[in-house]
Amino acid sequence: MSEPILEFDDVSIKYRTRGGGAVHAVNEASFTIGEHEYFGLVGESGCGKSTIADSVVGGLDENGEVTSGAIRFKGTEIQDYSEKQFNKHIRWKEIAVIPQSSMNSLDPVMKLSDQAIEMAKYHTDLSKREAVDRLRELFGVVGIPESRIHDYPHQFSGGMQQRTIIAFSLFLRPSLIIADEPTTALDVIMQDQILDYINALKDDWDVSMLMITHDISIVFENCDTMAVMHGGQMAESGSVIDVFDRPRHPYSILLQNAFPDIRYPDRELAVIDGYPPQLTERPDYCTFADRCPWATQECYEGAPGPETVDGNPAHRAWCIRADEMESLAEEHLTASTQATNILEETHE
Ligand SMILES: Nc1ncnc2c1ncn2[C@@H]1O[C@H](COP(=O)(O)OP(=O)(O)OP(=O)(O)O)[C@@H](O)[C@H]1O
Repeated sequence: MSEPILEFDDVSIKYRTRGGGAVHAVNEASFTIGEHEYFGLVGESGCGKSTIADSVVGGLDENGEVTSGAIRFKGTEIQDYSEKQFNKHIRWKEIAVIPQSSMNSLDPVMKLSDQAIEMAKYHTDLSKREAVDRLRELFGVVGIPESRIHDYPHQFSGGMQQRTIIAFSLFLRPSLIIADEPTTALDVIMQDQILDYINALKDDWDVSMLMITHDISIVFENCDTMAVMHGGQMAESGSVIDVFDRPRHPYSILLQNAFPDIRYPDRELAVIDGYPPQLTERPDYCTFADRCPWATQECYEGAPGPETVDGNPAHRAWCIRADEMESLAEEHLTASTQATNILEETHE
């Protein structure tokens, strides 16, 4: 693997709630994103994806905190950074965020060229002219006519606003971009277009991507590596091909019928019967156990650690029965031949 850009090392994050309680949103999560790597994080609603994204840029809600583990960016631990340190060293400059809706990051009553000047003033020693020139160049990257740099955000359609955000995300030449459900608010045609622009950055910009989505086909089509999460815990991580072709966590296996298929491009994660537990206590058990057909008593007796799959250290499943899964879930796994074929077709 290339040099790590972002490492999550056994990270737990909780939110304090009124009355002294807590939500243990992320528990002992580990994954690594390498240089130039596009990494997809998928999982059902509420499993902790946005909490992970927020923690990387110091954007956790006031009541949230990283309680254990280390978040390393280019080898430096950042989990205890203050707001000021995140602003000075990390946000935009090193890690830029493409949010769900551009309205969260563009000032609707300020010309885009002025917003570029502001950004440059705060983070760089570029002159006003250089800042505007840089925005002009970046508008070219995302296919917006340069003449529009003096417009206000409200003069743009939703898709153009999202492209503008991509342009701004590149403004300070960050090493990592976090795209948190970047296309959810857009119609299908716009979604494809935005993903094409995000994908094109791979070739021309020296950038890694953390793409957060509930839509597994987006990961399939755009990412190199991925992790699946459920109920605040990791389920499985590895290359996209490994996780799709040789899933070894029961949750990934049961999601097989939701594997992306070029014939059904909009298909989302399958709904699996039952509900994830309320994480008001730190879970010292597998949070998928209640919904898992292969759960045993042991699954309730400790949170699962990562198991290496087929001797490949880059492919891990957080399941105590991972090495038995191929035979236990044989009937579900036979369908994976189809997934392999589809993967080959689309990656040709
Ligand atoms: N400020 C907060 N205070 C208390 N609980 C919170 C807070 N923010 C998030 N949570 C809880 O933390 C858990 C993880 O939420 P998070 O938003 O990270 O999940 P997610 O996977 O991104 O979900 P979605 O796809 O719906 O955005 C959920 O149970 C959520 O209700």
